[in-house]
Amino acid sequence: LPPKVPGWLPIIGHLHQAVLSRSNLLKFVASLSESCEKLGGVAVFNFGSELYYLITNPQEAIIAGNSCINRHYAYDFCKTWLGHGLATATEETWRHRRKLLNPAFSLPVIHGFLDVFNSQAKKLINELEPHVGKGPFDHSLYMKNNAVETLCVGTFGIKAIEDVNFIKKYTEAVSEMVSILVSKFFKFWLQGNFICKLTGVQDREDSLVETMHNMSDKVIREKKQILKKEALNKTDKSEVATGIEYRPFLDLLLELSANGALTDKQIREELNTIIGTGFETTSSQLMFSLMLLGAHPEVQEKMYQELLTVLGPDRDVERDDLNKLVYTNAVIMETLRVLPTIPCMLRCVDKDVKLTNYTMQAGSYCLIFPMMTNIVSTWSTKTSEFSPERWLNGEFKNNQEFAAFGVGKRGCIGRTYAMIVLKVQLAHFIRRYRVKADMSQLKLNFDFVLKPESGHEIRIERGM
Ligand code: HEM
Repeated sequence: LPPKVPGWLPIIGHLHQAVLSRSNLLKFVASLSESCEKLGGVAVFNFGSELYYLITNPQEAIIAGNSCINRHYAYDFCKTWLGHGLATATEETWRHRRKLLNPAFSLPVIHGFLDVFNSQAKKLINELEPHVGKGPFDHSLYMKNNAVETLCVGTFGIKAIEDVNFIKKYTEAVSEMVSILVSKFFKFWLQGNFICKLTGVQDREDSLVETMHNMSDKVIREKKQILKKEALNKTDKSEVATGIEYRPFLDLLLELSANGALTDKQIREELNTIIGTGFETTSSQLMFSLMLLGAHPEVQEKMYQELLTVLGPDRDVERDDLNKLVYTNAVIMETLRVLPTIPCMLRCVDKDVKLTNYTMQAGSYCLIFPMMTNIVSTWSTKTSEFSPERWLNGEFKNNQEFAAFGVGKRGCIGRTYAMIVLKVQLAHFIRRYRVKADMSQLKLNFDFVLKPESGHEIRIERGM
């Protein structure tokens, strides 16, 4: 076995440390990562009788990520909502679905979303206008709502959400569902059916799941009818008639499953998975980028100059601009490096897996977290680590060791979506406003996702 992290006790292993740290999971995971680093990048931890391999070494992380495909049972909490969608599926289902879904997340498809991304980015900055020059404010709710809305439009299509209540109701349901899942995960007494029912949490969860499922089902039904009509009358191309050149995920999934590859229920699972996995990740990452830019005026100025040169003062971002925004890309990569929203991957070890010096035993679990060390150093030194230039001078490369979007075969399918939506949001934001932030006040929270908990307020002033 690799070395144990300090603090092991007979029978309970390190369980006491986990229980004592339950109110501050980030601190706990960070301390595990520090111990693991000191012990050479691979270590073990016991949660009672459960054995966990901890991996911070990037090369070992790739081996583990490629060999351990099944996710930890903690993800089962999400199954009432996401079913056997891509994020929660077990290996066999996952292999089939991932192959089927990959084309829906390809670069040309995401390029088709640019109109949606541009209009959503402009909507966001217009909503923030009342805060100009008015001092610090909490921007998190604006970011979250905008991210869910963008994903809903990209997933269900414009027509489905022309009804403004649809988006509002769905957004609220998603946010509440995420907080219920998080409390179920951390409050062990809510994990038993009896107490969960007694406290009303179960009823609320069931009702939210029913709402979201009914809403998705309705859109799927309506879309199928539209597509049937279009097939009968080939000149009636409703989306094209509105001048919008994009294909929402729903259309793509219906097309990909035309020969019965996915049932309506499975399509619904995937649509909910896209929204569930995409919204907090993109909104938190955007918040982190704005805070880091706000704390580094010289970086913000350099990015602003690039945006002006490539896009001018207010033009939308087009497909050909994306590769020209080199410094903006480096800012996003550096934000992902120092504050990645998903720094840990928790997987099952189903068969013996050979690492360089150790073999992980079947029947155990592994916590893969090579990015955690960056958070720890950014967190303790606050901001001195942030330098987009590293991505331009070759110090860092966007290769398979860079784990912000996961490592191995089961990495993030939404990576291209995330990179492009962040670029478009920042391009509109930084050309309209000068942002200021104080990173020294930032307190981080970590449940399923790393996010700002307090001290994340920003100030915005009229442009440069
Ligand atoms: C900056 C934003 C994002 C970050 C940092 C991020 C990060 C990650 C990471 C690290 C994983 C792997 C988790 C693991 O192996 O346990 C993952 C998986 C996943 N992500 Fe993302 N993600 C982001 C945005 C998105 C978006 C926008 C979508 C959807 C449009 C998305 C959909 C997914 C899905 C479906 C999975 C599961 C993939 C599978 O199991 O095959 N993500 N993400």
